[in-house]
Amino acid sequence: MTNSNEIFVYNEIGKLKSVLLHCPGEEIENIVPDYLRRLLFDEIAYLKQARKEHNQFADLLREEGVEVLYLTELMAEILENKEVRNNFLEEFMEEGRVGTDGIRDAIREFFAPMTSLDMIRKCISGIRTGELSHIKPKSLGDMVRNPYPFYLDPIPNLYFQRDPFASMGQGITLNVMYSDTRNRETLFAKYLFDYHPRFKNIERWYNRDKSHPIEGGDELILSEKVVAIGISERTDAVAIEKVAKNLFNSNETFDTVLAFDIPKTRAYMHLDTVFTMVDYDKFTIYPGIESPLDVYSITKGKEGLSISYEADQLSSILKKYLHLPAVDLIRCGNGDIIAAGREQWSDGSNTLAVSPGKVICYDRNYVTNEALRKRGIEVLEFQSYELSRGRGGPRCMSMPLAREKI
Ligand SMILES: NC(=O)NCCC[C@H](N)C(=O)O
Repeated sequence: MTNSNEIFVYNEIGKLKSVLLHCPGEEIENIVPDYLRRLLFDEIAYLKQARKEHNQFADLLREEGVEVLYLTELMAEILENKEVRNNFLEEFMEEGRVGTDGIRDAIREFFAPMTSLDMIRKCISGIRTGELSHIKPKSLGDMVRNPYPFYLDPIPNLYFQRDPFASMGQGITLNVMYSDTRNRETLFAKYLFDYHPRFKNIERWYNRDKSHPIEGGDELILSEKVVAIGISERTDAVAIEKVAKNLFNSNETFDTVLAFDIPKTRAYMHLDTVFTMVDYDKFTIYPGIESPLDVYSITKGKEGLSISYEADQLSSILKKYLHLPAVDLIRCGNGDIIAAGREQWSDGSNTLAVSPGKVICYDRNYVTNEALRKRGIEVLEFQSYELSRGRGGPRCMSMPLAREKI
């Protein structure tokens, strides 16, 4: 059943076959101090080094036999169709809040001679006001002075491909993002799944027209039966219930959603910043979320969903639902309170498994990486000076499209 034309993800650790990435581009050079926090960055990143690191990441994946696809290339293929290209641009401007007729016309003209690939890259990088010189004023908004430096905002978080949509079984959740700055990212996913021949007819367990946010970093596929979803700063309980209902009413194998109620703070914005699966029975965890950690199990009830509070320790809950005799929780920073805080901040718990017991990690989190190795996990590392400034790690930067079943 592992047909490379489909979404096929039934676990977190099975041999990774195909993954979607976005290598950071000029959008990173449109992050300015005044808008840093709104753009969900903590610092200004150095693009050249960030791209070098991202290429190391992609090379590691290829060396593991993973097919690496780039969002920009898939989108460029879609935009070769003129009608789709026009519709995309209109929707993109609408959602990018380009409200005035004069600027809209100027943007249409600006993009007209561009190749599809250049156009999509520019949509991501944003348009500075200095780049459009011939705006014919057509409405009040075209005439008033506006010191804001962009006609179209950059989308600098797009290299965190984990979040705007998430593969689940043979379908996806097409997500609603918590923050305004990331919502246009889901428009790319919408076009990808509406128009790319490789992804036709993929089921959607959630859609971007909904009102409650859910982000892919909160969605973990623990087994072909069990999905874990974080109730977090970014993901609302209402969205989790909708995903659960849709999954249970489909032909999918999943029968349980475990909802992990994690602290609502920037440092732990998604479940995968504090908890990832690295082997059949091994997990990374940031000790700061362990107690108390409220976990709710959601299953199919006689009428609607059946929801229960799981009154046990996390390790017992995982043993019970994954049918394991024991589980090993490997603590970020090897459990040292200072190292754990420092390394979680730079995504020490955010591992990407390429096969059972083999993960990709940032090199800077050496205490956690050593702890993983001591527990028998093979750790592949790459540089992480700049990519980590966006507050996401290897799992956040990758969206698996297909994994082997385990
Ligand atoms: N799955 C993840 O944890 N993704 C990291 C997203 C980082 C990004 N700067 C954000 O705040 O959304």
